[in-house]
Amino acid sequence: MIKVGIVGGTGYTGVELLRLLAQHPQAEVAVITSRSENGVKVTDMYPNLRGHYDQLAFTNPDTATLGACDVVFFATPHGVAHALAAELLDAGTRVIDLSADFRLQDADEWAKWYGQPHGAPGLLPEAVYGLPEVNREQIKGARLIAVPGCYPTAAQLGYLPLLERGLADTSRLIADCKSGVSGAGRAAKVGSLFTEAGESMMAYAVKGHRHLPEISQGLRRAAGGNVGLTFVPHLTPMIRGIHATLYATVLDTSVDLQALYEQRYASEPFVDVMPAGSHPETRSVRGANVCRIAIHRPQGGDLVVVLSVIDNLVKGASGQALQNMNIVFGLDERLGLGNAALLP
Ligand SMILES: NC(=O)C1=CN([C@@H]2O[C@H](COP(=O)(O)OP(=O)(O)OC[C@H]3O[C@@H](n4cnc5c(N)ncnc54)[C@H](OP(=O)(O)O)[C@@H]3O)[C@@H](O)[C@H]2O)C=CC1
Ligand SMILES: CC(=O)N[C@@H](CCC(=O)OP(=O)(O)O)C(=O)O
Repeated sequence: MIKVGIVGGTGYTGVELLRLLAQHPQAEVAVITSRSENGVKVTDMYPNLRGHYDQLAFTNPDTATLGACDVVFFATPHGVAHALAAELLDAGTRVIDLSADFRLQDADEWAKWYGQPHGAPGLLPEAVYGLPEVNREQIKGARLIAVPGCYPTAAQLGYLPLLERGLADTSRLIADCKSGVSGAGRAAKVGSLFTEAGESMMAYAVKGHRHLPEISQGLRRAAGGNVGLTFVPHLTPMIRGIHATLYATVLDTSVDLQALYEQRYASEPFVDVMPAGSHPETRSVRGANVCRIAIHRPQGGDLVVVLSVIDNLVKGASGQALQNMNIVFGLDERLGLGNAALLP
């Protein structure tokens, strides 16, 4: 059994990891941390997990206890993994970080977007960006994984086939993305109140969102050169889900884009290219580690619209983190990620 530690077990992504790991046949959660709920039984806070974690209680983060685990997930705000990762890696523990601490390869760029100095630039060269559809070989056996962000997962999976084949005008890409409110985390914020977000929709961070450099980094790698990306996130009145509407101008209108996408993702267990003309709904991926994609050419011209949906807490965070764990340890990457796609 793989001994798992989770730092930040009371947050939305932490409890989602618990839900998924409860069904994993080769992993057991040994340590789960929370400073505010130290000593509280996990099932007292989350009765939905009764019968799975009855002996487990939250503890304060402690590197000695965490360092005895085979793998530690960080489901924490930015900066926490910077402070603790090196010590855990020295202890021989693998680190899978759900925060953005190791996603950007450039420490100065990270500092600019996150408003604080990068806390562990020395670890960046070995951090692997955990998007299995791109980096599966590097993830195998890696010690430090940076799990992609939620918007970046939906946007990159939607754009990659076009860009890898040089089929899009990369100077003008537009990602119009909508998120459910759980994307903002569990901490109390006025903007997340039901009375504020429950029956309203708004764009935010149009001037520049911290996921812009992350998406651009991935698209640059795919395209082999610079990209001009406009990314506009929106907050929508749903709990889970990301819906990305991705626009691009195609350079060769004779290419069968449906066939291209189907071939690109044919062997990917968690990417579903839907029939041409489909409109994927966020509810079709709720609770599932799946990205559903549909390709449109509205007037049959050179404008392509790609629709890409995920559950921000699953393929956008904890499910993708677990997929990475499976790959790191040489397991079938579908373990523990089985059946939620069949929810209505
Ligand atoms: N929500 C989402 O859809 C997604 C989130 N992410 C990222 O995953 C990470 C977690 O997100 P989310 O679950 O939403 O966050 P939450 O705010 O819901 O939870 C944060 C957790 O971290 C713990 N924590 C906070 N500060 C510290 C600290 N200094 N040291 C140790 N533990 C701490 C909290 O518990 P306590 O304070 O009790 O210790 C809590 O359990 C973030 O970096 C987020 O950006 C990534 C993709 C999607
Ligand atoms: C709706 C909402 O507020 N979403 C968050 C992004 C989700 C997230 O947690 O960001 P990471 O994936 O980088 O960790 C935001 O815009 O800041």
